[in-house]
Amino acid sequence: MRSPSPARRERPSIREPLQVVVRIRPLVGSAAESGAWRLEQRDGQHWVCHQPQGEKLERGVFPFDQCFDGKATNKELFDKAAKKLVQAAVAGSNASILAYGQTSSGKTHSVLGTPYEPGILPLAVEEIFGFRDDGLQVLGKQAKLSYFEIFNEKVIDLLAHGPSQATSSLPVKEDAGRGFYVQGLREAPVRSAEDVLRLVARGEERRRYARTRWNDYSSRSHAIFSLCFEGASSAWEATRRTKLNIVDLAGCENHKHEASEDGRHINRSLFFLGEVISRLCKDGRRDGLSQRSLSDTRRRQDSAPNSGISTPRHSARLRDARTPPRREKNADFIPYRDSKLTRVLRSSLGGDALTLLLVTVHPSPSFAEQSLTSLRFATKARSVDNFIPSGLDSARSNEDRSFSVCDAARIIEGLQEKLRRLERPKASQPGVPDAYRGRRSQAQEELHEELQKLRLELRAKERELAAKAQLLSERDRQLGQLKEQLHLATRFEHRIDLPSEPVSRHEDSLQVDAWPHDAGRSYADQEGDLADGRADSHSRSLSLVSRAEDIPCLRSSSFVTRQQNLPEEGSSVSGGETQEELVEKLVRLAVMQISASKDSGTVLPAAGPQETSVSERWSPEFTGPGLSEKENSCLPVPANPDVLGTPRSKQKADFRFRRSMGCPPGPGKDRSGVKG
Ligand SMILES: Nc1ncnc2c1ncn2[C@@H]1O[C@H](COP(=O)(O)OP(=O)(O)OP(=O)(O)O)[C@@H](O)[C@H]1O
Repeated sequence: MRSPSPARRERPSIREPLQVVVRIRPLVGSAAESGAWRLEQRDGQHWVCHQPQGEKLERGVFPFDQCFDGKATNKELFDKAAKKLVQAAVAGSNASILAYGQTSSGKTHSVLGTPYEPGILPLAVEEIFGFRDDGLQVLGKQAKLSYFEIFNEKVIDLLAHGPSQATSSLPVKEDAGRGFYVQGLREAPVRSAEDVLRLVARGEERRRYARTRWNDYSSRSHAIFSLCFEGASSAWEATRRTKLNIVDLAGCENHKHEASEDGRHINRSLFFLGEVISRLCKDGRRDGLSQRSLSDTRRRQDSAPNSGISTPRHSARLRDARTPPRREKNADFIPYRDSKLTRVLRSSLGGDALTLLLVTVHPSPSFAEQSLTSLRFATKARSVDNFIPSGLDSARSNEDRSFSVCDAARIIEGLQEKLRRLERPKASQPGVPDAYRGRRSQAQEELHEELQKLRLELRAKERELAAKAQLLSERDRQLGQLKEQLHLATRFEHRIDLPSEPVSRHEDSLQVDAWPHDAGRSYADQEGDLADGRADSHSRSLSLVSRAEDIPCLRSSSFVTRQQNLPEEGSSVSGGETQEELVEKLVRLAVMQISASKDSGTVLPAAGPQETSVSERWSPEFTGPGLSEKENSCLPVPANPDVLGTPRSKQKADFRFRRSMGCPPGPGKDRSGVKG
């Protein structure tokens, strides 16, 4: 007789209660000042709830499997509570991790985490694929990902192609083989952690979050992440699909009058979830047996001789459930059909999946009522049993066992590879991609815009700066030209007026006073100053230079610069002249140039690259009261070439003209010592 196909072979189940862990989020900011609720472990599985003031809460002892306080990290939570379910899912069981709690209590933080502290989902993906592109293939498995949300009682595919599919509601159907399933849901094949997290990030962008009074990023929908594994090479596994579900439930909002429409839908679906749990946990049974008869069964089995079963701690509870529960017959008693959430979670609640219920609690006293509701819900859920198909060994034929050896070999190979990768330096491992883009996208958008704005401002400032720098260099150039002009003009004047014999300080001052600029002070005053030593030679030099202002071509800011650049009193320039001597030369040359300009109608040439440089003009040759040959060559050439050879009568006329204008004697004056 032909044996039934492995797929159809009915396997016994083992009873597995829901694992319930509680996580209390930390309080931050001003909320921390008002104190926090605290859970203190009393014994193995009981926690005592303390109010912020420290006193115990009446009827505040709750049984949980584990409890995590505000200091616990996501990694710790994953390692201690969720990891074994993930491993079981890869090994061939259905597994579900549900995050339940009031709004802002840290469900999404625990499931998705942050880029700095990955949550259960990215850690599970990392665990499954082990940083290897072909991690699952090594185990002979393929994986498919679906990600959807239930928003206002509509099932929306978060991975759907195209905008119309992304918004249309999908129906939840039921058939005998698959149970409840979402029709038309996209199942994307994934080969690596990177694939999965990229798709999750895309789904997160579509998922609905909104700012509420309690949370800036409050989930407005229940999000269900589902990774389906299919055996590839084993005849037994080929017919078996197992699923890992990770569910981030929306937070209940107990402020009914403030709740929005989606808030009301959230509360409604959570109410039905509570109803299902309540029905499932009634007497801890849903298969027709009372709690008492279950205990009796246990006792009978425990005392039965030759039971032949080794006993891990919880196996006593599991052994009595070797008979498959009569689910179909009793399913009517459980109101799964009342909401889409309870339909899609059917296998996790009293079904065939290993289930972990993570209950998150906000420890602020202002959330006390909701916290207590959550803790009571957790207590109730803990007495719900699921029924897991029992281990492969008892279910398989000899033929299947040979596959089991192959499986074991593949698993070992996979684990060895994973070990090798972990032993390699961290730098060579690709980082876990950012799965939180959707959730944080709004904040990132704002930062991005801010950055763009700052960049534009920076560019405008750079342009402004460049324009100013250009203007400055143009001004520098003009200043240089004016300096050159001043330099040239003053030497020209010097050539005319310097006496052949050394000039006394007195004579010098007289000559100074001949300038109209000193109209405010009498000669006698100035002479007196000099005789009394009240005006030192340096201030006299400055006074001389200031006369240059009276020369129109020198009346510019370059004059000031010139003054500032004057050498210190008594110091000599490169040619060995004192500053005083140089200043005298400057002024005289300027006057001489003016008179030459008047005579010839020429204008002073602008300093240019073809002209003698300033340093050249202050050369050691320029030591005497007269001008050197070189100096002569630097003087501007008058338009009339006969100007230096002017007849005596013309020179006299010039001389008279200068006198009448109050200028020092012109080039025709013989005592200048300059040859005409
Ligand atoms: N364990 C924790 N450590 C640090 N911060 C936390 C923790 N739990 C929650 N938070 C912070 O609290 C805020 C609310 O958390 P989260 O959004 O996860 O709450 P939620 O329960 O998902 O709320 P909702 O149901 O409204 O979506 C977030 O800013 C989150 O970063």
